[in-house]
Amino acid sequence: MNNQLLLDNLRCIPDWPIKGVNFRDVTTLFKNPASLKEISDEMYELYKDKGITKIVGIESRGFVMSSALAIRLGAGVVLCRKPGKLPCKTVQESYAKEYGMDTIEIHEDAINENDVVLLHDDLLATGGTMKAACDLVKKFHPKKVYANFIIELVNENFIGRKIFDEDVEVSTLLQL
Ligand SMILES: O=P(O)(O)OC[C@H]1O[C@H](OP(=O)(O)OP(=O)(O)O)[C@H](O)[C@@H]1O
Ligand SMILES: Nc1ncnc2[nH]cnc12
Repeated sequence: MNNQLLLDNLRCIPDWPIKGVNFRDVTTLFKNPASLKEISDEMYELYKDKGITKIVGIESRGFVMSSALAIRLGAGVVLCRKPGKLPCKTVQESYAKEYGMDTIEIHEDAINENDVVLLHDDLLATGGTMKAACDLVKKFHPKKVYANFIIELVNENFIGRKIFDEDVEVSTLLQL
């Protein structure tokens, strides 16, 4: 069941950034100390026993909780960024999203075969972004891959969760 504190603090903006998109704005969850702590606590409970060594945060809203959780878990943080932002050699993936195309990349030395990786983003819509990120991370042959979102869109004909390979364990805090 969805947490009422999180529901109460989430802002939705109709028709942004384009007509027809009901934009879920997690910045209002982040600015409120109680909802920020609730997200951190729920994520910690989900992943405290999984042996996570790296958290891959998806640009840009995925960066926020990735760092907070990594500190609690004793894991490192890896930035998964839009093209041209990372200074060293990268590996890339391109993908289709709810509104347009995009590419993401990770430094080529960011993950190794001993890592247990948790990918995190604020929201799952079509799943295109996170599927591309999972495919990217799998190129590094980590021991295990988890994916987590604060919000999963399920009520606007989104089937994002079905896009992932079966070996990727997916969890979400809110289903809307
Ligand atoms: O499941 P999908 O259909 O792929 O959509 C989800 C992605 O879209 C949003 O990011 P956006 O591309 O707006 O980038 P931003 O976080 O840098 O603003 C969101 O933060 C996810 O990363
Ligand atoms: N509806 C939505 N709200 C917030 N971020 C999104 N990314 C893709 N779709 C989105």
